Amino acid sequence: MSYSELKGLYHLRETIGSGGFAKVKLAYHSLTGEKVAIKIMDKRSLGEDLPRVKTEIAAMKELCHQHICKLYQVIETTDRFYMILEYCPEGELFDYIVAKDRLGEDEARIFFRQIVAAVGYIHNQGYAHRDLKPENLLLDEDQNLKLIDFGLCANPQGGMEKHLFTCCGSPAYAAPELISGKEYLGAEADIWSMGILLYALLCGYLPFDDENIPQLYKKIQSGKYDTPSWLSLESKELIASMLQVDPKRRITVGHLMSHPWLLSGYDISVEWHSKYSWKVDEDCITELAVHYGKSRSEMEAEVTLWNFDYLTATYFLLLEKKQKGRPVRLI
Ligand SMILES: CN(C)C[C@H]1CC[C@H](N2C(=O)N(C)Cc3cnc4ccc(-c5cc(Cl)c(O)c(Cl)c5)nc4c32)CC1
Repeated sequence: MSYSELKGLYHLRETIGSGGFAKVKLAYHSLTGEKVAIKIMDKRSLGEDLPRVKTEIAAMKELCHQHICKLYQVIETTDRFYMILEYCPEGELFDYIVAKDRLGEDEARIFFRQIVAAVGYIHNQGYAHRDLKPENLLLDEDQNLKLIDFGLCANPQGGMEKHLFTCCGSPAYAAPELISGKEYLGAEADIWSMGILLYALLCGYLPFDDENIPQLYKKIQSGKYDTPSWLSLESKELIASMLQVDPKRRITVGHLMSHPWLLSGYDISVEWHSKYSWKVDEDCITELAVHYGKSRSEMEAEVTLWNFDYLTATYFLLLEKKQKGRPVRLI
């Protein structure tokens, strides 16, 4: 494959994964040398999944947070979509849990605080993810979690109709109201999935599981699950507050942030605000202005268009370099 649209902008390397209708390749951003992940989708093979891609791109342009995989650039051609994304070298949280069998409460708490921060931010922005599961949480080089795959997310303000469950991912994380096809609130369904997630982190297996899907649905709708002996009383209470069959009795992400189990050892509630500000970084603007031979005010005006073009990618990757203590320099 030529991928000629990327020539000169990114140096393509090996395929690092594939997710359904997409191929994900490692690449280097040519102006900063920083690694990126490029999600490549062929329009012809997308078929009815095309709206999912547009949903994901639109959502990721709005969502800018330290625990959400950063979208740097979008390239659309007649045949393909390319999404240039933040690289997460340590792969999926799912594989991390499998490798360790299950996590201790302290380690699970570190991860769960990050998940609550990401979901709190998304809900505050008026979105719901609707496909929260360990396969959609990646680890960066500092073992921080990055949420991915916004193809099923809803933006209720955008008038997204009730989502038919059948086209979603794994049913094991789906809330009872989603399964029974009732009208539901995405935010409430996300809290249920987070309950399943926390259970999986602490136990290493799922609270509701069955090869037979109708059987699985019955178990989910019963809301009955076993709690192994190693779970502390507080973690059992927290999981129970999320795995409430009645969505109106379910804890909200706001209350999650100051739940005793999440506070233990921290004494500060979850810091969910984005560390990114839409105010541009002066050093990055200066370096860009020098490189492109423009005035700083011209450069700032162009960057703040946030076109998610090569300039947007270069700005964010320069900012990454600065935040990692590397020189704010373009090659
Ligand atoms: C099974 N899944 C639903 C897809 C799988 C695809 C490969 C990916 N990956 C890997 O599997 N590594 C082993 C390396 C890796 C490194 N950095 C990545 C950065 C971003 C993404 C990514 C992938 C998709 Cl499908 C997205 O929608 C978004 Cl927003 C982001 N995937 C990455 C990724 C993990 C997930």
